[in-house]
Amino acid sequence: MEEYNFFPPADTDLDLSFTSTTSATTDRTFASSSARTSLARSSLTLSFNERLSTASTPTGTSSSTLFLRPHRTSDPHWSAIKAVTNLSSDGGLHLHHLKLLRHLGSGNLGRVFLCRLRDYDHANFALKVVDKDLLSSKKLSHVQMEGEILSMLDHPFLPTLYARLEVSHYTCLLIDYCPGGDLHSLLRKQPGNRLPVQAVRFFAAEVLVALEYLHALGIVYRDLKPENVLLREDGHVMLSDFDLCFKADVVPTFECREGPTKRKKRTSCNCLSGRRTRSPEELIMEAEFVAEPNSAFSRSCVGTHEYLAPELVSGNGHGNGVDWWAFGVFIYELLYGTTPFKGWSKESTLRNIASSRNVSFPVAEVEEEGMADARDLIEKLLVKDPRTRLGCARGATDIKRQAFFGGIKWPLIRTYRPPEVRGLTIKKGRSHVSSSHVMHRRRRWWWKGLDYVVKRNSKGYKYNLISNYSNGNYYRYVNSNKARK
Ligand SMILES: Nc1ncnc2c1ncn2[C@@H]1O[C@H](COP(=O)(O)OP(=O)(O)OP(=O)(O)O)[C@@H](O)[C@H]1O
Repeated sequence: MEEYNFFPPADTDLDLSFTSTTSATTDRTFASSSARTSLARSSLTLSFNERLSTASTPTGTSSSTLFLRPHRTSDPHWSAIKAVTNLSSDGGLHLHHLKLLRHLGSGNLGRVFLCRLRDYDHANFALKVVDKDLLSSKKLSHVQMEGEILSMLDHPFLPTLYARLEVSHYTCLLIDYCPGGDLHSLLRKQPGNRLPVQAVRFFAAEVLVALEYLHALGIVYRDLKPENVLLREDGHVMLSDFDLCFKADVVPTFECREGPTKRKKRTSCNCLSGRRTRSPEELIMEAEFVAEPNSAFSRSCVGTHEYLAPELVSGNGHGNGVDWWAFGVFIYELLYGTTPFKGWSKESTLRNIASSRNVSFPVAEVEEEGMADARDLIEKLLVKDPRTRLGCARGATDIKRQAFFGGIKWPLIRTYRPPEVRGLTIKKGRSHVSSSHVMHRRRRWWWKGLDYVVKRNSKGYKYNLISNYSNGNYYRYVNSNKARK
């Protein structure tokens, strides 16, 4: 429960000074040794005003500690930050540049606020504020880990760390704001607390791509659950909460796998020698990029009990496989509204996970299309032995190939339209609408031209990529793909 002594109206330009009591937001996450003991109503006073932030920012962010990201340089958030820091006397971003609007929530480590840059009303951010004086050394190491991981990320489904501010005994992380809430809340708004298969496929695919990226960096996430999947303004996902991650080495490899065997011969175009015929052997093996931290190893038992993998429960050490197990639980929860090994108590849940009992599914009289594929994927992910669990050896590469994700054009996933589900409002900011609208129109003309050329040059070929990309619509894509089967 939050109690504010003072909280200014959201749209005023006042400095914010308030006292709040933090409390646990959910009982799902725990660290093995310290089960949220310090969370019980720890009183915290923050004074975010000119005086404090300028007088006590010896380590305040300077321009060199802003986390510039190549993919985001044209993002309006960056433009706003650059404009502010250009005017700043020392070229840095300080707390007095930020206007706190409201409290978004509290977690294990600190509290999160919605904020804006003063004079830049279109750029909203989330500010995670951690009071280091209130944390144990173990939790401080989690804060450290979260900052470190965030500073490595540059991906559309992961938060961008715009700045890290060290002010007095506070660490403040400025990241993307997600106005859509989290997937857990969205799930609770659905009939039966479950999402339609198409929506699950969309969210699971985006989470998979985010996990793939984390694993390629050697990061094992360890806290996948719907609560940590936030929804951006455009309806796409953003994984949050990186304090339980651990880092390991990853050695990217090109691995060979069997390619299409049906086509015995195919004519391909070689720039130097013109047309040539590929031999059947060439078609059989395909090189695939795999970057999975499959030698990662940790002994610390962290996570959310319903999402813990058996090897985590047994405490004998675990690796990257815990994320793929959690991914199976995640898909199950989105489809069935509950987790697969949930018992009457935390202990019985953990016993169910550790037992030899395999995952079972509720029986439905009428089954939605795609449920059989979903069950097949879940069964392969919820294999108790990590050595034979899907994803553990070759990561997302193997998971993407499962029938449940059939038809998804992975490189285009960012352009898919999010599902229309109850409670998911997709806001379009003015700047976003205008620029994307223009881009969309330009792209449509471009694709139409290309579509015409391809149609002329290849008889009987299906043009689904082009026609569906121009729509940017995942559902149209999936449906036309089904029609082809
Ligand atoms: N970028 C964001 N945009 C919008 N809301 C956010 C953002 N980051 C966090 N929140 C909300 O703020 C609350 C606290 O988040 P925080 O990450 O500190 O803790 P948490 O998710 O509860 O996890 P934990 O306690 O395991 O650290 C959550 O309810 C979350 O939904």
